[in-house]
Parts: sequence; structure tokens; C-alpha cells
Amino acid sequence: MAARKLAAGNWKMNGTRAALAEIDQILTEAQPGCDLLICPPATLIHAVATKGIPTGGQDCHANPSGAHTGDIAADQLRDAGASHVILGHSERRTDHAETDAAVAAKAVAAHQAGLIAVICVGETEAQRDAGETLDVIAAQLAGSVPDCATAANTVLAYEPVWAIGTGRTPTNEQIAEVHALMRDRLSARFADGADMTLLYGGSVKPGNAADIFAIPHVNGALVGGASLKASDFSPIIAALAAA
Ligand SMILES: O=C(CO)COP(=O)(O)O
Repeated sequence: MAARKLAAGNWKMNGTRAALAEIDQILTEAQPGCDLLICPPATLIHAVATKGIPTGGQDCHANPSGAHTGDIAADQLRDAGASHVILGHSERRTDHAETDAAVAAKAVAAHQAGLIAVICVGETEAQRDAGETLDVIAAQLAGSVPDCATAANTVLAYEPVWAIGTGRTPTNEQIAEVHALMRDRLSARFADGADMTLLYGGSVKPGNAADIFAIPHVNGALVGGASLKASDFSPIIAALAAA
């Protein structure tokens, strides 16, 4: 099997039920050969999943249940209709001090619940400026991706922290360098690492999507702001389908 193409939208803390009309519009733009995923806020997971589009959470707890006010278990996401969960997003790593080990434990919980883990890695601007990007990514991959990862249960997303929500993107060469490293490390560690879907995320827009999808080992995108409106997300889906 080859890596599947995936256009994933991360709605972050945006959207109320009024936003569900966008899902209907996005569904009309679905393309053969390109998987779709919407990760809405937890309050909308069930409603989005009910529309028949693959749906993901944005985090889960490492434990299956218990006294963890405000948290959500992988099984609960699954019960609400989710098939995926984003883990280790830089906003979680920063806002909630999530370590690589915590992300890996969440990924194990996600796999046990039958969810596909979308595990995020990415360097800060200071780390890039210091020439540490490849070391940072390699360390995050080693620490955040659990041994039970397979191409069927895990997707990786490279999201440079400095490119998220800023309108800035790395050069194609910089993206290519990181995705090649990811492919190498995953292939060396996992029997089917060559088939794992690798996403790029960070200021993906209709205007830059086709260029980014032409980069080797970029199998799709994890899109923030431009996934909130079908008018922005649909051309990105079309660009991926055409890549
Ligand atoms: O963080 C992101 C997706 O998870 C990227 O967000 P933007 O597309 O808004 O830069």
C-alpha cells in the first residue's frame, strides 16, 4: 500500500453549530483518491460525524476514564463518532506543557480505542534559527510516536511552530528536507513506515497548496484557518486530489 492522501482540517477552538453548514459544502467537494478529515471542537464531533465525513478530536487523555475534569478519553471520542485524533499539536505542547512521552501515551490510548492518531511535530523559530530543526524533529518522532504505530493507525504532521497562523511558510526545500528525514526515520523504525501518511501544516492556503503537495513525501495537509470555510478548503482538497 502507498501512503494515502489526506486533507485534514483542524478547526481548533472555532465553530459553533452554525458552522455545520460548511461541512455540507465541503462534502460536495469531496474528491476520489483523497481522504478528508475534519477535527472540530469536541462539542461538534458528534454532529460533524453524523454528516458522514471522517471526524477527529483535537486531543485525548492517556487514561481510559477517571477523575480528569475537562479531559476527554479516546473511547469517548470514538463513541461520539470520531475516527481520528490530533495529538501533540504545538498549541497543546505549549499551552498544556505536553511532553513527547505524554503524546506517545495518548497515541497508545488512541490506538487502543481504535482511533487513528495524527501526531504533530515541529520546530520553533528559535530552533530553526539555531540550525536544530532536523534534530528537533528526529527527537520528537522518536519520543512521540509509540512502538505500536503502523501506517493504518498513525498519520504524522510536520507543523513548524512559526508557520502556524502566521501566513509564513518554509521554502519548498525546507519542507522537503524535513519530510525526507521523517520518511527515513519512520521507514527505519516501522515495517510499513514507507506507507505512513505525512502531512504538512502551517499557513496552507488555496494559493500555495499545489506547490506544497508537489514536494516529495508530502501526502496531504493539516489545515487550520483555511479549513473553516468551504470556499478556502475546497480548492486545497482539489489541489491534493490533482497532485
Ligand atoms: O496548526 C495548524 C493545523 O493544525 C495550521 O494552522 P494554520 O493553517 O491556520 O496556519
